[in-house]
Parts: sequence; C-alpha cells; structure tokens
Amino acid sequence: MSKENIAEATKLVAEAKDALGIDASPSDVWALLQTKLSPSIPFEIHQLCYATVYEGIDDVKPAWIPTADIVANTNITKMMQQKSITTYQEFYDWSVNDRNNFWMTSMKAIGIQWQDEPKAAFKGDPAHITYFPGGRLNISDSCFGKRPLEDPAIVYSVESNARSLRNMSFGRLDALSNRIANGLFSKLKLQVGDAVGICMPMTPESIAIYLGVVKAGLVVVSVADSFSPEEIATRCRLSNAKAIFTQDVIYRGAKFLSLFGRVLKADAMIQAEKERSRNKSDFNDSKETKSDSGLDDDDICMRIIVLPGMLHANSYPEAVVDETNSTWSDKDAQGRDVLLHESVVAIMRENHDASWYDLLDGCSDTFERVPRDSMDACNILFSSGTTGEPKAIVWSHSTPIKCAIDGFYHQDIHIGDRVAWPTNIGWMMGPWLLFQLINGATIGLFNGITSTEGFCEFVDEAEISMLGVVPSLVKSWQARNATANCDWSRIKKFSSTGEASDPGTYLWLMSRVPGYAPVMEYCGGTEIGGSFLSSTLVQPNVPSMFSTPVLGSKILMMNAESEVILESAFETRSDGSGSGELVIVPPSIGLSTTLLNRDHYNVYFEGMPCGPAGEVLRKHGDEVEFVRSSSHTSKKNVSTPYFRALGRCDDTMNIGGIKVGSVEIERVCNLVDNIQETAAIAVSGPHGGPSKLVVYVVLENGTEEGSEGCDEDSLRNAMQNYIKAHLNPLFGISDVAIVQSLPRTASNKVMRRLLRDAYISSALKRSKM
Ligand SMILES: Nc1ncnc2c1ncn2[C@@H]1O[C@H](COP(=O)(O)OP(=O)(O)OP(=O)(O)O)[C@@H](O)[C@H]1O
Repeated sequence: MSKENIAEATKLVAEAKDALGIDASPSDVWALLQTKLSPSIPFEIHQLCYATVYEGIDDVKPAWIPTADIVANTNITKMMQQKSITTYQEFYDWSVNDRNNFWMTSMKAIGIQWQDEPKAAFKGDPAHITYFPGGRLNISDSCFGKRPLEDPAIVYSVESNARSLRNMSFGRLDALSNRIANGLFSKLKLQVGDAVGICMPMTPESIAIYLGVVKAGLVVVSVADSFSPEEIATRCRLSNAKAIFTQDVIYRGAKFLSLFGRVLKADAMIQAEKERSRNKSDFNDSKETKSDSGLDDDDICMRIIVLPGMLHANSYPEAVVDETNSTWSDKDAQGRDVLLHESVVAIMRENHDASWYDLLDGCSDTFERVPRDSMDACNILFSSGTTGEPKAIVWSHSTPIKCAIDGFYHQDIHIGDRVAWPTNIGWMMGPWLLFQLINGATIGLFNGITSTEGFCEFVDEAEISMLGVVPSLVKSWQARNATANCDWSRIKKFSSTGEASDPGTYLWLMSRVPGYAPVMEYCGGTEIGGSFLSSTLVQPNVPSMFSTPVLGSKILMMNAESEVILESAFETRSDGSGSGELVIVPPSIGLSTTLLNRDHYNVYFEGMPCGPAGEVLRKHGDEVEFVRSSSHTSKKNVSTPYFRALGRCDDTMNIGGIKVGSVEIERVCNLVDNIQETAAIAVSGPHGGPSKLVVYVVLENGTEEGSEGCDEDSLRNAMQNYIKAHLNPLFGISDVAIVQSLPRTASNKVMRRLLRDAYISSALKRSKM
C-alpha cells in the first residue's frame, strides 16, 4: 500500500470523525464516508478507510447505510405504513405470523390479475399444500398492463457493440408472444399442458417465447444453453418435451458455437433410448402399443424451432436491426429475413424442424390467454446438481408470484426500474428476472460474455438500476478492472445469488457506485421459487451478509442434535453468534410441491423433526451462521442478527472436533496473496477416522506455480497463519493442491464433492504404490 494512499485514508477518516464528534459510532462514521468515497478514488483507500473505521470489530461491519429518504421510498416502508406497522422487526413478524394476510395483501400490491380470484393463499397441510385455492389465472397476464404499451419491456444489446442499445416495447413483446402462442397451436399442433423446451441465450425472443408458451397454457422446460447433448436430452426426456426452441449458433467472443447441433443430438439420444426401451418391452411382452393413428406417441421426436443467432448482431454482414422501438423487424438491409447459419440449414430435418419464420408466418398478433388453475404447471426447472442429480422442479402459475413479491420487497423493484441479471432461462434466475415485468420493471439483456468490459458498459448505457450478479462474475470484473470506463451511478442496488460471496470482493462492487450501493444477498433455491434469506434497503448492508429472512418465509436454525438454536429471526437462543442447519417452516408461496424425478415428500419432509410448536418442517440443506452486531452500531440501528451462508450441509466438515463450513475456511484462505480462489474439503482415511483438511488453490492470473511463495508448502504456511489468526488454530491444513481451475456446475457452483472423490481416489492410488 502506497504511503500516499495511507495518508489519504487516514485524513478522510479523521475528517469524518471530526465532523461527527466523539459520540459517533463506527457505522455513523462510515455512513458519512460512503458519501465521500467515489469510484475514481483508488480502491485501496476505500479498503483502508473501511478497515480503520471498523478496527477491532470482527462481526457486523455495514458498508452501506440507508438514508432516511431511501428508507421512506421503499416498498417495504410503504407497506408498513399501509399496515400501520412501525418497525421492520414487527413487519417481518407480521409476514410470518399472519401469513395468509401477508401473501394476499402482497399479491394485490403487485397487481396479480386473476380470472377467478382466490379467497386465501393456502389450503391443506403444509406438506401437501395448495396455493391460492380456487384461483384461476394465466400468470403472463400480470406481466402486462403496468406500463404504457410503448414503454420498453426489454432493453438489450449484443457483445459486438455493447453501447448500441435497442429495446422491445411492452406492445411488441405482447404481440410477438401472441404470434408464438398462435403458432404453437396452429403450426406445431400442441395442446394445453404440453411441455416445450427453451434452450437458447436470453434474448428478447426467448422472453417472448417463454411468455407465448405460458399464455397458451403450455409448460416451459428450462434448458441452459451451455449444456451438452446428454444434459439437454435428460431434461427434455424427463419433462416429455414435445418441441424445443433453440438457435442455429451462439456468437461468443467472435466465435460461433453450434447450438442446434447439440439439440439435434439430444433428440437423437432420446429417440435411441425410447427405441431401446421399446425393444426391451417388446421382448418382455409383445403387446401392441400403437395408438389408433398407427403411431406410437414415442415415435414422435421433438420438433425443433430454430432462430437465427445473429438476429440482432450488427457486426454480422447484412444483419441490420430495427432501431425504431416501435415495430418488430428481423430483416436484413435488403429486407430479407436474417438467415439461419448455413451449416444448420443443411442438417435441419425436413417436415420436422422449423425455422422461426415458418412458425410465425401468418400467425395473428392477438391471442386469447388460456386461464389455468393456480397449481397448474407453467415451467419445469432443474436445480444445479451440486448435491447430486439435478432435481426436476415444477413451477406452477403461483410460483412467479413469489419471484415478484421477493423482488418487490427485497430488491425493492419499482415501476420503471431497469433490472439486469446475467443468467439464462435454464436457471431459476432467468424466469425470476422475466417475472419482474410483474413489478413493472424493464429487463436488461446482454447477449455476450458477461465477465467483460462490454457487459459493464452495457449496464451503464442501459441505465440499469438493479444489477444482479453471481460471485464469480464480480471477481472477474474486479480482476480486469472492467468497470473503469463506466458510469454506474444509476445503480441503486445490487443483488447476489448462486453461492457465497467474498466480502472483500463485494466491498469493491459496492464501491463502484458513487455513494456506494448495497448488495441484497439472495439465498434460496429453484425449489423455493426465490429466496428465504436476504437483505433489505431499510437495514444497513454488510458485504456477504444477509440482514433478514425473506418476508413471508419462516426459518429455524438447528444444531447437529436437531435442537433449535434460532427460533424466530430476531430471537436467538444465545446472545452472540451460532451456526446450524437452516430449516423452513412452511407454508410459503413458491415452495415446490412436485418433483418429476423424485418423491417430493421424501426429499423435503421425510424424517424431519417437528418444530418447537409442533410445526411441520421442510429441509433445505444450507448451513448458516448468525452473528449479532456488537456495540458498534449506532443507537438507531437495532442489534438484530445478521446471517452468513456457510455452504451446503454436505460441505460442512468436522475438523479437530469442531464443525466448520467449507466456505468459512475458503473465505480466510482467499486473503493470502496470489490466491484467486480456494476450495476446502474434508477427507477421511480409507478406514474412517478424523477428517483431514485439504485445500485446493487456484493462483491469481499470471502467477507462476512454484514462483516465490507459490509452492504448496509456502501456500500452506500462509493459509495456516490466516486460519490461525482469523478462524481457529485447531483447523490444521493437511494437504494443499494447486490446480488450474475448480470444477463447477454449469451454473458456476464449486463441486466440492468431485474434488473429494478425486482426492480420495488419488490418495488410494498413492497408498497402493
Ligand atoms: N446468495 C447466496 N449465498 C450463499 N449461497 C447461496 C446463495 N444463493 C444460493 N446459494 C446456494 O445455492 C443453493 C440453491 O441452488 P440451486 O437451487 O441451484 O440448487 P443446488 O442446491 O445448487 O442444487 P441441488 O439441489 O441439485 O444440489 C442454496 O441452497 C445455497 O446453497
């Protein structure tokens, strides 16, 4: 750290303290400093100010403190006023103690449109629940009608020219999705309830397709565009998809990646598997299975509808794009349709696969939405598979209400907000983002590599006001200083999901906005339809910590003996901190009720103890720590617990007789110089015995393995010193392995179980030698 930076930080802190007087708490001092620290001031100075202000405090260190104005304008405050509730704590308690009232009031506040409005939010026992009983709706209806038709529903760009924006209005989105819905019935002859895959990047068309499928009363099958043919096949087979939308190619980093080819292969795999099982059953019993038409249902392969990947790319010769905002055009400069990539045209199956244009040709812009029961499926999604086989989770027409209510309170989304979250329809945050249309938001979409300067420029140009992130993305932006030429002053808040984040990196993220912007950590899961643990704009924000359970979600925390250590969000059974497995006390709108590939009851309820008042409990499998802030917070800020995610319970280890989450160890190891990231695993010997701590290390870009301080022994010593100083001297590291990268799921989560397997098998080999 340079002498100048140290001097500047010392001066800034001293000035703030002088201005506030000696009674000021550290968070008061920070509240003033956050207004003085701009992104153009070296980050080192931000870090030093933060460390100085909170010197000697190790628990809750707010890096963003809301002003009275911000608090007053939140959706939470407005709802509290409507309900005559004065504190956030009371508001949360109301949301879980009077759940029916909370969900019905909130559902009305976000303007859900019903054909038959339900009278209650819940019916039945919590493990076999019906949401909004008697309600009939098509959830797509609620995505429209909040904004004038000419307002932008989507603002988007492609990587070849991030600063050149286009938008699709609500009117155009409605009309295009209507054409698609018409095409599904008239051209593809699909029926209400049929499943339709979407395997393509998040583009305006993929949003329109999703809405078109839902409007028609069909079910979207979410398939991430990064998947291999096997993975695509598994998802389409499990959900019995009758058709799938995809692109010819994906353009990324100036390269074309074939997508249609992968989907075609996936379909061939499904057919081959059907053929095999048919032969087997023919062999076992020779019963006739053909239908009246002579065709077995199984003979029908998926119809593939192919969109041109270059639809909006102005770097592509001849492809020009509509700049007028008001009409939909996918014509090139000569007025022709943008062509499908020639490699794809050659392999499309005649009479079976259709181009996007074939589907839309002659279809009307108007369509009468198909009303569905509140529990009818609208989307089949798949979990990431960090703990095993991905689960096929059914979202009903009620689930998006949870996405929108979470967004309304926790991301504080208002009509006219511009919301971006790099993701894909294949992951739950894709549909989550789409359903922020219910809150009247405009969705920001970037078709390209999002770890780049290009994406950061898009955020600036598109005037994004709520930016969603995943931790690995933020690490890449920080490493390449990707925001250097961007003005992110319109961002009012960030939100982060997917896996535990790193507080150092998130302080950097918050500091990219003049005056700082908070990060709403958002932890939940595909089967939750959103989150159970998050933050709000009415509470001080702490990097990588959650300030509250999500409104309407009741949680408990249990220790290994199934004893409750945190009963309600604000009443802990110990004064300081504690950690345990988080369990959910249902019901709550959004919690899944059906899995296609497992027994839902067995997965979430079987074997669970009862809650303290005899409540049914639902398992989730996350390890969470709660921490009460020590006396540093100002008297205004109630000392309620904050929460820290410690990772999946499966990744929790017992080292030296003490339970610790892998994420906790990694957080400390990541502080060592030259380390980009780490993964901590516990391994027992072949005959059991105490677990040994093994740390996998990825070195920072450009750091040579074996260079000074970067061999396994030196790294182990350095990490051990940090663990000793910041965590617990009893956590001794047994082994260190330097690797190029960590194995991740397609949604970017570290697969610690693969590392464990690999380590055990290599240790086994070594022991045999
Ligand atoms: N903000 C966050 N901080 C920490 N962890 C998070 C956060 N958001 C999500 N997670 C982790 O991701 C999990 C949810 O992810 P997802 O629904 O994709 O299922 P998964 O648990 O990764 O996969 P599977 O259930 O198939 O094993 C959470 O339970 C939590 O462990």
